[in-house]
Amino acid sequence: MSEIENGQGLQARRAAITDLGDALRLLIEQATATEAPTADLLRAAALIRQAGAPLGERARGRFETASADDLLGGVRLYNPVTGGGSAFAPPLEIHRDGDVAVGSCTLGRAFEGPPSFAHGGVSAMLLDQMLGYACGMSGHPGMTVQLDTAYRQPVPLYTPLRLTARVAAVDRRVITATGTIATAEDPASILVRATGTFVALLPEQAQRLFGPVMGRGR
Ligand SMILES: CCCCCCCCCCCCCC(=O)SCCNC(=O)CCNC(=O)[C@H](O)C(C)(C)COP(=O)(O)OP(=O)(O)OC[C@H]1O[C@@H](n2cnc3c(N)ncnc32)[C@H](O)[C@@H]1OP(=O)(O)O
Repeated sequence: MSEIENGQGLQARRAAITDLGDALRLLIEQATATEAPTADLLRAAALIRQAGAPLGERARGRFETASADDLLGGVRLYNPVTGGGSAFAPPLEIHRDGDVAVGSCTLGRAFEGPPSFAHGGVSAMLLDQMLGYACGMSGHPGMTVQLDTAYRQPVPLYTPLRLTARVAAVDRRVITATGTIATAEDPASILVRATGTFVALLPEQAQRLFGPVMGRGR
């Protein structure tokens, strides 16, 4: 294969993917916040199409994992919530603190719902990831089958956020996890709360859903 067969190449590629992700996130922020003249928008669109064309020349198919990812090791550079390579991801950073998963991120203009606040679907997306992480962290990974969110106060843009999640109960294959979003400055004031139900897959379910990917995965 390729330039990433040795570990050094892999690290360099992961760094480059994150660098490209940073550039794309900056571009999205600039593009969603801009009030530049219309001619500048058209010029930028042409330049961006030109810059992106070489990336499209070698693209992977639906069931092929990214060569820089490590699915079983939990490296997902294009995860839309946490992936450093994803233009779409805030990205949310998550770490473990005892039995609690703690996340942090700041949402820019692209995540806006009500003016100057985050879209409700974005809060649900962040919490789904947090709860899923807490399940995996506790040794009970599963897929989301239900996610209930209570929006208590709007989530402000351009404000460092603190998210938490923990597993509340495990009943055979069914895991219940809870989570919150607050600002980092005032973590006691909960803006959004979520309770999620996750189900541990049976081997045949995992095979049905992910067989085509794992067959070729790294
Ligand atoms: C450090 C560690 C890090 C880890 C990092 C990881 C990060 C990852 C973060 C990722 C985060 C993102 C995560 C994502 O975004 S996951 C993506 C979003 N989720 C999906 O696409 C899942 C779609 N659903 C399915 O495919 C099926 O439902 C599956 C295959 C999951 C289960 O198949 P099925 O539906 O046929 O179920 P079953 O017959 O096997 O039954 C199993 C059990 O489940 C109970 N049940 C079912 N539905 C519900 C419900 N609504 N409330 C309560 N319970 C429910 C059911 O009663 C039974 O219980 P029991 O009778 O056994 O007691």
